[in-house]
Amino acid sequence: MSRSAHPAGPRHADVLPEGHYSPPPADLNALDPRVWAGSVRRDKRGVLTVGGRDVLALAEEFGTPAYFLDEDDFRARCRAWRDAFGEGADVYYAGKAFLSRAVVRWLTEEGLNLDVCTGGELATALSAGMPAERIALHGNNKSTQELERAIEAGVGRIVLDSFQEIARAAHIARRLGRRQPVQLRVTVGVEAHTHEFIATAHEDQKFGLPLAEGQAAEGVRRVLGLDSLELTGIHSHIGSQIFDTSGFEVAAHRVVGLLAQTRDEHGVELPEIDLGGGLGIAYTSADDPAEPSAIARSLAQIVDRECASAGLAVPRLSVEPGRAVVGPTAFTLYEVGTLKPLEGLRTYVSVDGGMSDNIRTALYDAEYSVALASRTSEAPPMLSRVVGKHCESGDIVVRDAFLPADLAPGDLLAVPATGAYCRSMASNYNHVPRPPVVAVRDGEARTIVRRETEEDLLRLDVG
Ligand SMILES: Cc1ncc(COP(=O)(O)O)c(C=O)c1O
Ligand SMILES: N[C@@H](CCCC[NH3+])C(=O)O
Repeated sequence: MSRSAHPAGPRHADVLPEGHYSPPPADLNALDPRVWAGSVRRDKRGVLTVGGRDVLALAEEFGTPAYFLDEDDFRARCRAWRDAFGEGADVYYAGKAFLSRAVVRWLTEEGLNLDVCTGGELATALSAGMPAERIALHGNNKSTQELERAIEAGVGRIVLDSFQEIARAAHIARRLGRRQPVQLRVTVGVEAHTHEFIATAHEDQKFGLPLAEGQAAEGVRRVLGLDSLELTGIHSHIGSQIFDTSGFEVAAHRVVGLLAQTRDEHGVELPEIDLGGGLGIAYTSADDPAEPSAIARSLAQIVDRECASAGLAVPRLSVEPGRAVVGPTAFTLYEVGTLKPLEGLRTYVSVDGGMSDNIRTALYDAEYSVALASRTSEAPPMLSRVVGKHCESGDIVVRDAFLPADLAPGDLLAVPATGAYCRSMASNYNHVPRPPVVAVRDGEARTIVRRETEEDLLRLDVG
């Protein structure tokens, strides 16, 4: 790696242009444990390590950009969620956050169930040996083939999303001679305090049957009238990257209201309720997420209270965390390329990846942290924007962050909390092969999703 000098960019002390950023931290080399995976440290030389392996050696062996996932941290988070909810509830990991066969094996071993939302996720789960009864199938537009494969495989739960889907699933289950357990996804009308694109329970969007218009109650009536479907409960998912439980409180109140209405109208007490996922993580030191145990306690209290006031037996609760399990377990390692100081503004720090490995900043204005990983530095803080190599000015990985002013091409940068919705939403924009995911544990690193190659890309181009 080269260490060539470059003109220093604008520094904190010189100028602070407008932007959404906190003042520079007292120590640029410090690692906030809320933002970094459990085993991440600096070694004696100041080099970042994960699972006992340092990033210089990891970059040498696996290249950059690459996602490095702390396997012990992933497993510990699975256990924390499972133990927090205990025997009386089920935790379904939301595979959309990040799914691979290794992940499925870890989930199976650590006692979590799995939420999948496409045929591809279902195939991955089944091929890695997740028992079908521990799988729930989601989606607002499941194809006939996806429903067939799920019912044939014997998935434990299908979450139905529309009147047409109720009819389609019933028809397929009947044809296959099955009685398929299903939940009904309802929209409870909650405005979750999160980005518009990741809020899912307000009325004007595509998911679920609205409670307000009586569509949810009509859905219940229809499913109860179908022999090939067994209605086990009601599902609500209010959005993602949420920090307070007040939205869940409103959701639980309204879902329990539907259970009471179902009992009153049909004489049926549905045995399950699912409050979805959506619990937030710390992307920067400004975020302060709750622990799974506090969330579990709070959700259980809410459901108990609502059921007591409706005179219902407490149903079995399930939740579907994705981000909160995998998000903090991985960081992306990049190599610094060009540095471009813009006087009075900031220094643009280009890295060897970008929006193809992390679309979240461009899509949701997401905030990330970043640290110089290949060494420490005592240089003053330099206001920086970490950008990718793609042909878009919105190709930003970290909008505003302070990096040491002696940053140079060849340095390695690590962006923490990229375990969720980064590799799973990665693209080949500009024909960039997608980076690998490498699991690190006890001093050993192994590829769980290999790096794409140009040959992989060309193989699909058959014209
Ligand atoms: C139905 C459902 N369950 C669970 C999740 C997981 O959400 P998160 O990763 O925010 O926990 C999602 C995505 O938001 C979802 O749509
Ligand atoms: N993909 C989104 C979350 C939405 C999850 C799917 N319901 C994110 O990166 O934050």
